[in-house]
Amino acid sequence: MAASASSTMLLSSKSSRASLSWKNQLASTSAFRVSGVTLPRRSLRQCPRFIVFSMDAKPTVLVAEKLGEAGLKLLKEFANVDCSYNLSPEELCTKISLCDALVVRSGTKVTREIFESSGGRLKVVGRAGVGIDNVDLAAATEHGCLVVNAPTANTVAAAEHGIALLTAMARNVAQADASVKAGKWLRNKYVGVSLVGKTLAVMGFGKVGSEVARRAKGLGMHVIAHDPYAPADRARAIGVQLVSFDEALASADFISLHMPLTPATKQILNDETFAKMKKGVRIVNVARGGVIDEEALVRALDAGIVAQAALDVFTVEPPPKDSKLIQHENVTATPHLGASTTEAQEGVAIEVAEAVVGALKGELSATAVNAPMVPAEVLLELKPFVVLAEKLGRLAVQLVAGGSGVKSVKVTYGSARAPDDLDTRLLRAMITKGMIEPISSVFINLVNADFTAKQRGLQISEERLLLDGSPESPVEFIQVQIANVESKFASAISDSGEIRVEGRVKDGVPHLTKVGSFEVDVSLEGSIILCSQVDQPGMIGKVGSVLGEENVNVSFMSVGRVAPRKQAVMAIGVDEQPSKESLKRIGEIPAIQEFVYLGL
Ligand SMILES: NC(=O)c1ccc[n+]([C@@H]2O[C@H](COP(=O)([O-])OP(=O)(O)OC[C@H]3O[C@@H](n4cnc5c(N)ncnc54)[C@H](O)[C@@H]3O)[C@@H](O)[C@H]2O)c1
Ligand SMILES: O=C(O)[C@H](O)COP(=O)(O)O
Repeated sequence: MAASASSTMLLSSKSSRASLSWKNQLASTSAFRVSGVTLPRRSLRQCPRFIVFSMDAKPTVLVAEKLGEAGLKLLKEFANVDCSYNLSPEELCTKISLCDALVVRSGTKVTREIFESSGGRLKVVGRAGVGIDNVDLAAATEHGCLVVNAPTANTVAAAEHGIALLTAMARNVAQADASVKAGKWLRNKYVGVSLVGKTLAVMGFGKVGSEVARRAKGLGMHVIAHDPYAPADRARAIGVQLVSFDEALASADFISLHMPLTPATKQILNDETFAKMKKGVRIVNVARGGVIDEEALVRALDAGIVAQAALDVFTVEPPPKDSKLIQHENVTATPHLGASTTEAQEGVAIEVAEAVVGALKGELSATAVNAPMVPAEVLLELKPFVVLAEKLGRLAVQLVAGGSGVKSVKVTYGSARAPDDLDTRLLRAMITKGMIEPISSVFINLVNADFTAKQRGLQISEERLLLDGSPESPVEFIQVQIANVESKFASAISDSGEIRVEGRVKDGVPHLTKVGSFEVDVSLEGSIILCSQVDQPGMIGKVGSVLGEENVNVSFMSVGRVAPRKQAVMAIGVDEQPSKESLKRIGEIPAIQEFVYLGL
């Protein structure tokens, strides 16, 4: 998953070298030209992580899929540009060893083999669009190759395509067009349904989802949205009510999908969830094919639960010709056209070309997906705290009750270091990463963390608590607080009313040391179950035996309590994910008042 790929990158000391000014790092060597600096004439393969061009040569950019003219022009001003479309994987592997940068859309799989075949010469992969699921990020990082994308330029195009599919589906435009062209005139068969006054549920209220909502309001639809992480005031501002997942399913006449494909959203529409929908619901998908169980959709269409579906994206693209889904008469399909407008393609072409040229020049990019930015020595010292920061972010956001919307986060660093000696940018970026990546298609690193947080209306304030003692360790503890939200685990709310988690690094391992007002101590290595109960004998045994029966290994257990036999929180670290059944059984233990499972 991208999240882990980019954290690997951020932690890898080899890639961290790329974070230093390339000029400075390479100034002491000689014979190749590196951003105007002379380097030793040794094999290019020996220094794959730097921007290295032979003295007189321009870099070479391979454009493997059609790119807008304005983008090509920008690339050509700086580099030799080879536009070679429809290359086979073998041809791409052969060509890549002669290229410094590669530009693709979603149709080219940028695999590990490609990075291996590049022999270290490939420095930048530019994705002219949002999704980078076609790029092997871990391999890119391992090979010191920067990946940049174009995250905003096709938002409107995707939203417009969603609306085009919605209206075309409601009025059978595609089917009626095909029948007229086949010489038929079926006015009774293609009676449609009206949109005005109907309820549209927008699932995923991010960039594309909110643009779809805005347009659907203009069509006179009643728009609701489900997005556990969207701020309610942003929804309110365009007259959209945020609702729970089940409420969205139960009340929608139309459902439009706009969430990223993540482990949590994979096949989120399936037999079970189709059964919760209004009979005759109509579904639009311009997000990713994998969010729907396509076989279940065929069953729901056959059963009349789903009256129609309009799909731009598929689990496998292109889908097999004989796919029952594609052939279904109530399905309208387009070949992943969401971003395919002249304007969007010019926009993404410029966005990606600027990022690729900037990266080849050694500049930082706000759309870098895997760029490390911290000097190696700082990174080495901060390494365990970086892991702690990301995990605290991940834990904190999972404690937020759906629909609350996170707006304000306060991070407190307890440190004996003078403020000037502690650069918290990376820690803050990792907290942001931990909070946003699991719920979004955005990839966070030091370059884009603040930008992304701001774009999402997430305010992160930092406070440093100057502690007495030895400044040897850069940080004693990190505390993350989320204000003005409800929690799905009430005991995580501190006395002052915020969700609060706090952690420390012990022997190089990050630990969770506080939840709400309760002191706990559990290593942040696997996943965590938090239970609240009145302190009493036997609780550890009861929970432990449920987990033991399922062979789930408990790595850590700790109980934080107000006082003996008073309110307590039990934190249990587990190496494996317990089944839903085991979690249910834990929740049914009579003394347990509430519990939550937090994946790390
Ligand atoms: N068809 C196309 O050509 C095309 C074009 C652009 C984008 N896309 C796809 O559209 C999707 C949305 O793109 P975006 O730019 O709006 O991304 P975004 O990150 O701005 O928005 C995604 C939203 O989904 C929400 N979300 C995450 N998990 C959720 C869940 N379980 N339930 C409900 N909401 C959840 C997030 O909070 C976020 O607000 C992505 O999958 C992207 O790849 C497709
Ligand atoms: O992720 C994206 O940006 C869209 O799915 C568009 O993909 P495309 O560039 O292949 O059209």
